[in-house]
Amino acid sequence: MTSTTPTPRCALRTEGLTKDFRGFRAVSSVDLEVAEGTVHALVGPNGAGKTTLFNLLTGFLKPTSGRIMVFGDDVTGMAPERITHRGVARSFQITSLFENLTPREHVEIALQGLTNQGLRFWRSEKLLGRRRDEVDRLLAEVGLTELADKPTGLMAYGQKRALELALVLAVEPKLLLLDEPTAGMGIEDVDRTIELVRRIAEGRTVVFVDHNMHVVGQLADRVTVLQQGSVLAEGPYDEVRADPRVITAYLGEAHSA
Ligand SMILES: Nc1ncnc2c1ncn2[C@@H]1O[C@H](COP(=O)(O)OP(=O)(O)OP(=O)(O)O)[C@@H](O)[C@H]1O
Repeated sequence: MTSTTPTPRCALRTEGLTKDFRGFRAVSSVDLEVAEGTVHALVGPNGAGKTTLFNLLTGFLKPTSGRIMVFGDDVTGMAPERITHRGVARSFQITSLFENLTPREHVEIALQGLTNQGLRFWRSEKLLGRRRDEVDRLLAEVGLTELADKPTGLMAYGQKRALELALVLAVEPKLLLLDEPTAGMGIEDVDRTIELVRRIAEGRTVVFVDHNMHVVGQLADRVTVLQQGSVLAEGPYDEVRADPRVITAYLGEAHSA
């Protein structure tokens, strides 16, 4: 049997990825495959190993064993900055913004950090103009144009999370790792964030962790369910949520309240 459909490139692939903390196996032989241009959700009960997996993928933790491939290149054991240079960026669960700075200033600082031009006073007007355009583009992408020059401390929680996404996008990631993008949000912010993630996923690959199954169902092309560090199930959302093992391990628990 022959097929003419080209196989999509793998943006991310792990093989037997394992992480032990002093004898405790937090991530256990995880084989993950995320096709380029797709949105992939990682779900699982508390302590399943999702954050540890993100830390391994971004170089914040070194694996005990196994391999990590990003766009076909082996990045296993690389430092976080080197992985970032390969187009991988990550958002965190916890907000880490400066209340007195404006969204524009946050994005300017993020862009300056990238180019190491921060303290040079002789930058040309042309460069500064290009930088201003880039800041405007990033703020527009996350819907913060109107709030660009207001102190961040005055913004609503959902708007702060949107600004964090702009900071992640500043590194021009090809692969975006989002750690609980809707954590702590009310329903309106959740729906707005779903739209935002959908928009920024265009032309990029997104892997996200979220406990909210509505968000997972709306966004994810495929879902991986982790339990006690291992992959329990993997597939399209409807398939995974109907899997009796998943219902018992996770969805049952989440929906039993
Ligand atoms: N630095 C560490 N040292 C020892 N154990 C750790 C460390 N980091 C995580 N663990 C353990 O590894 C397991 C997986 O934790 P992890 O934070 O990755 O889970 P998670 O799926 O992200 O959970 P949550 O949904 O609560 O964020 C947990 O049992 C946790 O206690």
